[in-house]
Amino acid sequence: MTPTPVADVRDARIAAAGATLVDGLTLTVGAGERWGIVGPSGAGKSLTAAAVAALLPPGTTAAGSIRVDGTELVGASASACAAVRGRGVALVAQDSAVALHPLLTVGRQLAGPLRRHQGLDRAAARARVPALLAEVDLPAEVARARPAQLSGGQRQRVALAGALACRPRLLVADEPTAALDPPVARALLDRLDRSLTATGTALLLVTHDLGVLAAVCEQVVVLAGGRVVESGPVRTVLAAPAHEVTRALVDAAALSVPEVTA
Ligand SMILES: Nc1ncnc2c1ncn2[C@@H]1O[C@H](COP(=O)(O)OP(=O)(O)OP(=O)(O)O)[C@@H](O)[C@H]1O
Repeated sequence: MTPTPVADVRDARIAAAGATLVDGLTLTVGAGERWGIVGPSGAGKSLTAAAVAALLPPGTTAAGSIRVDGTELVGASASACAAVRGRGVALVAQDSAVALHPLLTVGRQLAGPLRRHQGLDRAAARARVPALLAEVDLPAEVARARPAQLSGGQRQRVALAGALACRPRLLVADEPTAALDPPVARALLDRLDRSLTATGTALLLVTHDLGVLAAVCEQVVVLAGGRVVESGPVRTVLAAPAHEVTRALVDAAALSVPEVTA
C-alpha cells in the first residue's frame, strides 16, 4: 500500500484583503521526498511554505485543498492545525530569531514541543534535550544558553533540532540558510541532509539558490505570480527549463557563478 502523501495540495488559493496571492496550486509531496520551491521575489513561495506548514499569517485565507499528513488544513480549526504541526509538519524559517524566544534557554525551547506534542512531562522532555542537540552537532552545554549568546549558524541548528524533535513527516524550510555565511550555510545544509536521511523526513525547501536546490532536492516547483509555471525532477528542469521564468533563474544563476578554467 502506498503511504499517504505527506502533503497533498489541490487547486489551492491563498488570498488577503480581496487579492489572490497564490492560485491553482497543486503539489504532492510523497513520504521522504525532497521538493524545492523556486521563483522570483513575490512569487508566493513563502506563503505556499507557510500554508503547508499550517502557519498561514493572520489576515490570509486559503481555499481549495491543502492536506498535510492526512489532515485537511483549509477550513480547519486552530487546534486542528496545531495538532498537525510538530507531529505531521514543522517549519524552519530564514530567521531563527522569529522561531526562538529571546528570553528562554535553548533547553526549555527544545523541551517545549516534546511536552506539547508528545505529552512528555518536564523531566522526560529535558532529558531528551542533549540528544536533540547532538543530532545537530551542538554540545549539551548549549541547552543553558539563550539565543542571543549563540552564533547565527548555531541558532539555525537549534531551530532545526526543535523542528525535528517530534519527528514530523515533513520539514518545511523557508530559506533556512539565507542569513548565513557560505561555509556556515553549507554546514547547516549538510546537517539537514543527514538528519532527513536518518529520520526519513520529507522536505519542502524554499530557496533562491539553484545550487542549494540541486544539492538537496530531487523535485522542484517553479512559482511565478502566485502560480506554478513548471515542475519536475530538478536535474531535468535545470538542464532544459521549459518556462521563461525558469530560464531567467537558470541564466541568472549561471551569471553569478563564473566558469573556472583550468
Ligand atoms: N500576510 C500577508 N498579507 C498580505 N499580502 C501578503 C502577505 N504575505 C505575503 N503577501 C504578498 O503575497 C505575495 C507573495 O508573497 P511571498 O512572501 O509568498 O513571496 P515570495 O515568493 O516568498 O517572495 P520573496 O522571494 O521576496 O520572499 C507578495 O505580493 C506579498 O506582498
